Amino acid sequence: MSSYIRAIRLVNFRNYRDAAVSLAPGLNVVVGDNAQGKTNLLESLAFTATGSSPRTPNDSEVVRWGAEFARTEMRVVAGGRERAVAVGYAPGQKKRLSVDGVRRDSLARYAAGEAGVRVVNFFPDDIRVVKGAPADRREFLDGILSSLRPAYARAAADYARAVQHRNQLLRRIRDGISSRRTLSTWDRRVVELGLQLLRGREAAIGPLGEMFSDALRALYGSQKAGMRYSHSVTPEAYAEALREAHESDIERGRTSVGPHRDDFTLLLGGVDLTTYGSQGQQRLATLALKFAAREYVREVTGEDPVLLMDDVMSELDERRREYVAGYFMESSQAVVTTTNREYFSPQVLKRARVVRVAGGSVIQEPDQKAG
Ligand SMILES: Nc1ncnc2c1ncn2[C@@H]1O[C@H](COP(=O)(O)OP(=O)(O)OP(=O)(O)O)[C@@H](O)[C@H]1O
Repeated sequence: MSSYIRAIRLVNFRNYRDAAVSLAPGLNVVVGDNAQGKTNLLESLAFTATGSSPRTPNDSEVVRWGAEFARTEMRVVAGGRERAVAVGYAPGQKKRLSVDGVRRDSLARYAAGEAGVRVVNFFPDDIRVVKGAPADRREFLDGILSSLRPAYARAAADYARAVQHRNQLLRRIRDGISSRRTLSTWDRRVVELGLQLLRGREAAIGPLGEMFSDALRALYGSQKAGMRYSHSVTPEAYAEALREAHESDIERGRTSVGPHRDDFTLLLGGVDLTTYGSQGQQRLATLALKFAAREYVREVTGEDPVLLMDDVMSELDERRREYVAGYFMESSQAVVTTTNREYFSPQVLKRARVVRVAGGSVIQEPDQKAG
């Protein structure tokens, strides 16, 4: 059986002072009115599993207002045994990650599975992956690859830094402060790291596109969907293109080719969903992308990641809600928030764990399922 989260404790996390939640394998439904802490609870599960919030790059936002630190503790069942993982954060200090009481120093390694469980999140705002800018799509792709390989996460971070350095140098050359002497050194560094990203993305895009197509067909209908990577430059032409771009890059003060300028297109029936998709199609495509991410993680690791799904039911019609509820029940573990428990049928609720959230407090409902 794949790993799952058995329980989490939140101390000074967002609007939770000190709360504990116990979760079951299969479907967990988090019910509550608006602004009670449902999304915060999902965020805390991702924060503890990966060491970072999927909602903000600024860790101090998760610390409860007026508190000096935030801490989350999670019990994960992985490979038949239980492990205790914890994340602690106090503004101004290094984040503390631990597994079974032992400190972990590498966030990239922690995020790529040291906690014993991987997660795939869906937040309503994720529609920007379909609708938004190329950077949103690159972040989605890089997020999946980083969760699978710490080496990819490190290459992505090093690449971003190398491009920043190169851009600084380009501006200094333009302003007559630096000579061109070191530009080729930075070109080599940028290409070496950029190729790692291109190769990682290229290997993923094929299978991910197939999975996206299958997921969208199940959610939307029979039209063929697809995913196409658009290069600003191919790996073969990369080094040469960067050299050729020297003059214009110096003029603009930024690096014009490389994986930080790439994108991927999402197609439905041959039409670009970013430009022409209806709101409903874009929403379903966002969900299909998340389902594809889950399949891909499962294929690569052999383990089903935990699905953390925020308010996914409210946008769906009844037929699709039924399909999605079935999908969650079949997964190793899904935690799904809703303001309205009636989005789930009584039969589904009978087989689910229901957790009620009100004002940063948690009320566990007794399980209805036998045993
Ligand atoms: N750092 C923080 N400290 C204290 N409270 C916070 C912090 N960050 C957010 N909150 C508050 O937590 C409350 C609950 O937020 P959350 O997003 O979890 O609501 P929700 O139950 O998902 O609601 P909705 O159904 O409206 O999406 C909000 O009122 C928000 O202002």
